[in-house]
Amino acid sequence: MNHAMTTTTTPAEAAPAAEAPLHLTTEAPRTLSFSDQAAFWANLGVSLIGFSSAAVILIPTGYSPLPVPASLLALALGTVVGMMMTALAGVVGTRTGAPAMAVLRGLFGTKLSWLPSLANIFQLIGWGVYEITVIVQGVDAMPHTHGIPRPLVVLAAGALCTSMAIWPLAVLRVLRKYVTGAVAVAMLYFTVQLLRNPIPHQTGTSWSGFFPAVDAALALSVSFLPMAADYMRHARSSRQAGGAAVLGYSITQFWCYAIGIVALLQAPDADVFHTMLGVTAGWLFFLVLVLRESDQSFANVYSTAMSIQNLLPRVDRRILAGGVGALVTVIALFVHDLGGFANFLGLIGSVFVPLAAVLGVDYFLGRGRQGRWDLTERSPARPAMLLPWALGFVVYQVLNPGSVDWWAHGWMHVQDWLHVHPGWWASASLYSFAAAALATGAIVALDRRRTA
Ligand SMILES: O=c1cc[nH]c(=O)[nH]1
Repeated sequence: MNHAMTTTTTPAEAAPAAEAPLHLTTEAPRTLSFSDQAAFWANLGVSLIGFSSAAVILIPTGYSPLPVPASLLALALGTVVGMMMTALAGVVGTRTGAPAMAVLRGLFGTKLSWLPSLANIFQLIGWGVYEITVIVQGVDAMPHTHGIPRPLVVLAAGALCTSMAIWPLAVLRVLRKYVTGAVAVAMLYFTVQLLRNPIPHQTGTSWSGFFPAVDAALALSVSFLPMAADYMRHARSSRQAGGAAVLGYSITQFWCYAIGIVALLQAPDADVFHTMLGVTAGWLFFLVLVLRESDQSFANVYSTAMSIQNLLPRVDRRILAGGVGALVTVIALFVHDLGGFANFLGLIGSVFVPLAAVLGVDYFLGRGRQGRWDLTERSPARPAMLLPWALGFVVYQVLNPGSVDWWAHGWMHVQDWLHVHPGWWASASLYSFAAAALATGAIVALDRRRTA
């Protein structure tokens, strides 16, 4: 297999405090332990977004509320399966040593890998802006910081996440040593405080929205797919990297959304931040969660820089991260609206779920397994691999077109034309993954026959 993106440091030489290489052409140091990675993923799984958007799991758009056991089951299933897809893509980074978008050179060829890289740059800038806006909302909700001018908070959050993106591996070590414990204590505190109050009896529930809820939870886990390898390439073994990601992230995402679901049931009309801040000394533990939101912002900025490096391999990643951080901060100064989150999730799921399938099948069963993946700058185009990805996207959209009117109506015509009308059985994620995996399997089989 040709992994010749690399030229200098070898894993054996890397000092424990080594930083991520500055250029794409330098080999990644393998310094992250299981606990570094589990702590990082556990931090990504906790999010203020999780508390405030638990409704996408409890009351899937267009469906009746789920009974609590159904929503918890959907949450667990979607979280774990989505994270397994993310880990599958990340592990390819561990094995090849390449960041997430450079991995796609093996699948699509270098020039074609620019297509998902550009899409990823776009969506990660979106996430970066979103996360800064979430931090601003968190700060604004707290009594002691309410009233600080918004631009000041945006600039502080932007400066923090940009600085973190300059020293990514050092940040991961700091998260493990100092942040994860504090976050766990805060989560435990809110869990105990909320559960001291009764959970009201639900009425008008139904399981009909079970799979759309699975899709929503899965889409959140899988939203980290296009950045996983940026961190997992620094792991010492694939098993360790995959295990740390699935375990760390699944536990905390489940926990975080479960707290959000309880808060929503107890005060359906209240802002969940205010419910949390309403408990004794809630502001102190809430502050911990607001500060830790910066790790998601940092990951978005760093991974955007790494995606740009797939296009500009010789530009110092610190310059790229500085530019991306500044851009995200400036946009966040003007963006206030966080609406459309559920639809954004659907779009993300429909793009990345089939991509995980195509990548996994081709790497583990196809050309990757045969040692024929080429990650160099001259890696030839493989346009055929776009087909199973596109098929998976279509299957997802047919089964779960979201609720943006013009877009959903278009897909409803396709549903009529195909005589496919999604019911309770329709998990867009699982069918999309299966369709893309089977189609890739067919291409792999044809390729083998041709080259035999
Ligand atoms: O900030 C976030 C949150 C979810 N997924 C991302 O890629 N970024």
